[in-house]
Amino acid sequence: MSMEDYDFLFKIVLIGNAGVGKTCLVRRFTQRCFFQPKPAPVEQFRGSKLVNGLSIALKIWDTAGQERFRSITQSYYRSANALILTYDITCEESFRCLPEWLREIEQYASNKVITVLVGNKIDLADKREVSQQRAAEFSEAQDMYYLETSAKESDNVEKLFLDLACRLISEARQNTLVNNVSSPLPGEGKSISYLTCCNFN
Ligand SMILES: Nc1nc2c(ncn2[C@@H]2O[C@H](COP(=O)(O)OP(=O)(O)OP(=O)(O)O)[C@@H](O)[C@H]2O)c(=O)[nH]1
Repeated sequence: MSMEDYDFLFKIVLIGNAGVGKTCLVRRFTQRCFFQPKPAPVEQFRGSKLVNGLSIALKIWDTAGQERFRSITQSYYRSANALILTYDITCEESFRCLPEWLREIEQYASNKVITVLVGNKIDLADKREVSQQRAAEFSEAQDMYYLETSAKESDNVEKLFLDLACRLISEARQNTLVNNVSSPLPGEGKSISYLTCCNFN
């Protein structure tokens, strides 16, 4: 299945503080590996997937969390169908910054965007600073889907992207998604191709 031959095209952007593991989450999902990434303001990954019998093209933008890149990364919010807002469960500061990220989303993203809250690095359980309950309460108050992951151990990473794809399909069918098919975003990416099926609960 090529990128040109799809039933739906979805654009997903990862945001969150520097060092929370955004790049590692994307690499784990797209390349099934975990390694020390090199810093870049924005990196694009493209690929296609079969989800519940539908061919889904995904464009995933991994943005840098550092303050100095913010003006570049903000331009990627506008046409995103979904935002993966990531924090590090071992870093209280990355959780405390979430309201700041939500303000950015409100300012720069479409009001139809789907936002998922992700607490990454659950393999470091003994260093946990943000409890699951606190994060669940926060996500519920903000009406966000919430999941904890480990890019290192591959826990819930596939589930994160596939659940999101299923949710995007459902919203697209109801015509409530950001219509971004023709929106011009910069950046050539790495092409990937993979095939999996999923069910969204
Ligand atoms: N133990 C553990 N370490 C992780 C995990 N995910 C990422 N890391 C480590 O956290 C550090 C930062 O990971 P990145 O993926 O570069 O984080 P980022 O959010 O993309 O950072 P910026 O690009 O600076 O915004 C790296 O040293 C990773 O190896 C994880 O699930 N578990």
